[in-house]
Amino acid sequence: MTTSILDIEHLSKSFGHKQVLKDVSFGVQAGHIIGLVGPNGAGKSTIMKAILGLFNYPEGKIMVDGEVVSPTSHQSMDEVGALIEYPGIYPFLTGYQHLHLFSKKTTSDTQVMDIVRKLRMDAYINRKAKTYSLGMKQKLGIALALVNNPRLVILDEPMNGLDPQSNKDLRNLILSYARSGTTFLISSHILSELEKLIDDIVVIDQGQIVYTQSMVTLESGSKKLLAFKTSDDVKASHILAQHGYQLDKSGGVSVIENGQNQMADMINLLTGNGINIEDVQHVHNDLETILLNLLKDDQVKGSK
Ligand SMILES: Nc1ncnc2c1ncn2[C@@H]1O[C@H](COP(=O)(O)OP(=O)(O)OP(=O)(O)O)[C@@H](O)[C@H]1O
Repeated sequence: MTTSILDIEHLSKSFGHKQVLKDVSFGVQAGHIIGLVGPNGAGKSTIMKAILGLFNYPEGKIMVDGEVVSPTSHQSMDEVGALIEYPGIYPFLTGYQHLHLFSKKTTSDTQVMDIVRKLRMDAYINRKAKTYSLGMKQKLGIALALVNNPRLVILDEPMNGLDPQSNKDLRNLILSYARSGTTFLISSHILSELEKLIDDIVVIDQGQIVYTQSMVTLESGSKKLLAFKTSDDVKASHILAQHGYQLDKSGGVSVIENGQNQMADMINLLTGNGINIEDVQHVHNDLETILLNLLKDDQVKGSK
C-alpha cells in the first residue's frame, strides 16, 4: 500500500497584486524522491516555503503526515528537514558546531560524523564557516537538513555550487536515505542530475501545476530514435521511408523505434543500396528535452 506523506490541495498565494500560486494540488508518496521543476519564477520556492509553514496562504490546505501545516500550526515540522535558497549559516561557528547546535538529543555523534564523511566535509568541518567556499556552505546546508534523520526532506536547488564529485556524493546520500524510507522534494535546474535521482516529477509553470508523472511512465512515453550518420543522408532517408520506416522530423536520418524495426535490417537495407554507415546511435529524449516540450505545449495552450 502506498502512503502519502505530503498533500497539497488547491493552494493559492499572492504577493501584493501578483498571484504566484494558482490552485496548486499534488501529493507525495512516502519514500519517493520527487523533482519539482519549472522555469525561473514559476513558484517552486514559494511552494516549498508554504510547506514549511513560513507564510500564510489564503486558500488551500497543506498536510504533512496527515497534519495541517500553517504558520501557527507546524507540529509535523519536527519530522521535516529543509534547505531553502541559502543555508542559514553563522560565520563564527564551525561546521561541526552548526551540526551540533541543530541536532536533536536523539541524534548521535556517529550519525553527525557519518553525514560529514559521506559529503567529504572532514577536512574543513572544524573550521569557522566564514572561511567556507560556496560549495562548502551548500554541503553544510544539506548536512543540516539531514542531520536529524527527518521523514521528509525539502531541498531547493541543492546542487548549486557543487562540483561533479560532490554531486555524486549528494546523489548517493539522497538515494541511501530514500532506501531507508526518507521522502525528498527537490527543486533543481540541473535536470541531468535530477533525472538520475527522482521517482516522480511535478512540473510548475507560472504558478500552476502543468504535469505530474512517474519517471517510469514519462520515460516510457518519450520517443526513442535510431540516428544514422551515412555517406548519403538524403538517399538513406528516402530509401528508409520507401520501405515503411517512420522518420522523425528532427532532422538527419532518425528512425522512430517502435519495438519491431530491427537495426540490422535497416543497416542491411542501406548498405545493400550502396550507402556507407558511418555511425548509428540509440537516442532517447532526456528530461531537459521532455520538459522543454511540455512547457512549449503549455505556453501554446496558454496563448489560445
Ligand atoms: N516575498 C516576495 N514578495 C514578492 N514577490 C515574491 C516574493 N517571493 C517570491 N515572489 C515572486 O513569486 C514568484 C515565484 O517565485 P519563486 O521564488 O517561488 O520562483 P521559483 O520557481 O523558485 O524560481 P527560481 O527557479 O528562479 O528560483 C516570482 O514571480 C517572484 O518574483
